[in-house]
Amino acid sequence: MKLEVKDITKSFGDKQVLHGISFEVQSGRALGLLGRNGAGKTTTIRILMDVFRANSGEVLLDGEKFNQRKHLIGYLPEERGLYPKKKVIEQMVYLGRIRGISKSEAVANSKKWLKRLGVLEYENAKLETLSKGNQQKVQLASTLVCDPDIVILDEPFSGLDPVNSRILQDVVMELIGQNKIVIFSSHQMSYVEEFCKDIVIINKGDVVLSGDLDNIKREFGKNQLVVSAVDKTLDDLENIINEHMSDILEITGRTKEELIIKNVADVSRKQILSKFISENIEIERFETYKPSLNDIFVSKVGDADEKEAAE
Ligand SMILES: Nc1ncnc2c1ncn2[C@@H]1O[C@H](COP(=O)(O)OP(=O)(O)OP(=O)(O)O)[C@@H](O)[C@H]1O
Repeated sequence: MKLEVKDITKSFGDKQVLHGISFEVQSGRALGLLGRNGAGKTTTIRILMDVFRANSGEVLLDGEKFNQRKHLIGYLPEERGLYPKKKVIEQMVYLGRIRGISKSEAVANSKKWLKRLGVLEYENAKLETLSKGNQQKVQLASTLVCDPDIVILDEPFSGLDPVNSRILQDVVMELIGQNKIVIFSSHQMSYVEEFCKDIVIINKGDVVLSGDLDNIKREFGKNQLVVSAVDKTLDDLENIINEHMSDILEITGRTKEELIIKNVADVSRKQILSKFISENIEIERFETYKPSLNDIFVSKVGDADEKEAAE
């Protein structure tokens, strides 16, 4: 299956918040939907879910107009929507029923997912009596109660400790392995890197980057190296490069322990190394720059002044 979002625009009053968003999600390849606060992720998801109507553009499933009522969709919204005073199993069965599965199937699925997420013992408890993390797991179990083909998870890891995060990671991997369409929105880049083959980064209502994450990383790291010296601070190394090597190298950033440099003259690595040696620099690290998703995200959507403030 392929879900396509095509040129979606959306305004609230005279404020346009989506300026023509396009991306696609393939089943079995989770998509990470990323962006800073207020970028337009939730609005995009709500349009996908038919909670909001777009001003223009369309959503297609396998080339046909996507009819949300004809498909089983599991949506874990950012603002969790269960009733605090109701018993866990009662509301899960209710949710399963309104999504079209039989009562017996809803009971069996509820128990299956509560067990899988380690919260079956609370099936008859009122939701509000559970800890925050356990409530979160019940929310996720409720999202999956109808065994959906399309799963949309908005910040699913918030409030979970590392052990519970691991359980949830296994569940997400399982859903992807079952060839479901999975859209995963999170500010926690390490999880996105773990699950998502594709990403889309939205900034102020526009897509600023999308595609296969491995390719994006390769492209982003192209012609870039990380370097450090045994006997020089990063500031010293930066000065030497700027003063004596700027014809071939440009400094593009730094990590905690290395400078990130770009080979701007397309010279060989051997030539770069010789240049360092001729400048009397004893190299400690000299290797291909492998950007993290976090590096890519900050470079795409971090404002220059904020980046400076963070340094
Ligand atoms: N119902 C609404 N009425 C008016 N403005 C809205 C409405 N919903 C969202 N917006 C505005 O649309 C913009 C995008 O919001 P949205 O919730 O989609 O961002 P987001 O990327 O999900 O952010 P976050 O990461 O903080 O959840 C924001 O400026 C927000 O104030």
